[in-house]
Amino acid sequence: MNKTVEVLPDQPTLVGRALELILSKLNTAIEQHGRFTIALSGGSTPKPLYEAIATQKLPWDKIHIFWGDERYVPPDHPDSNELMTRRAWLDRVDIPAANIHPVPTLEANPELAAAKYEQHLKEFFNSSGVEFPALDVVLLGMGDDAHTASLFPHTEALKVRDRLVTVGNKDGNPRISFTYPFINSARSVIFLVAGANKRPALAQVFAPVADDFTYPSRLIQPQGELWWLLDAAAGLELQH
Ligand SMILES: O=C(O)[C@H](O)[C@@H](O)[C@H](O)[C@H](O)COP(=O)(O)O
Repeated sequence: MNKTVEVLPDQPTLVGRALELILSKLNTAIEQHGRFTIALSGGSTPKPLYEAIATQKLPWDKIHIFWGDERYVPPDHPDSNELMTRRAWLDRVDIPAANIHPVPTLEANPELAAAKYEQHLKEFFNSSGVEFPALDVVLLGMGDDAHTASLFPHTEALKVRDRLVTVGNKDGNPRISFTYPFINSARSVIFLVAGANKRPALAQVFAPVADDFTYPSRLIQPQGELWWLLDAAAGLELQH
């Protein structure tokens, strides 16, 4: 694993750096294999990044959008990560509808939604074997409890190693989430973390020893590149 930690002075520069990094990965992916696949996170931190990506002139027909996690709500629900992303980005660019791969949250139950999304991912990546398919980029946030995607502390989702997608749980509310082994199969994993409230969790995630099930972001150890992009408020104590 190739890990890079960058601390940017404030959120606008953090967003600018994240945009630069994602565009670099996008260009490399399209040069090397003709398309770019990215899984997005929800929450508030990435929204300005999505708005910035929407201003770029890109080969949208070669770009495929997935979500690393989603709340088990309809796509028009205010809590939907898909809705936030469409409003901030996807509705503003000429990306083919077929290139947007939302979590099927209208399925009858979260388990079925997770299974269907997994099946879709396997078909898209044409992977039927034991190998986990590799997205070019998985973009992640981190909660102040050190959760990432919808992998929350001390939940059953943290034990799932033989699936691409599972059901997460936040305070009794079901979520659909990539599993940590599937996240770890990505070519690049990029954490985007801002705010002083994330500092204690980051200290535990970066500690030489701490419990992975208490601080789930510790489980993200990709075979490929791991990038931590932090603003100074979050990353103050991690600056080398
Ligand atoms: O569905 C979600 O909410 C996200 O995927 C979640 O994992 C998010 O990234 C963190 O909770 C950080 O959220 P903020 O960026 O709002 O702090």
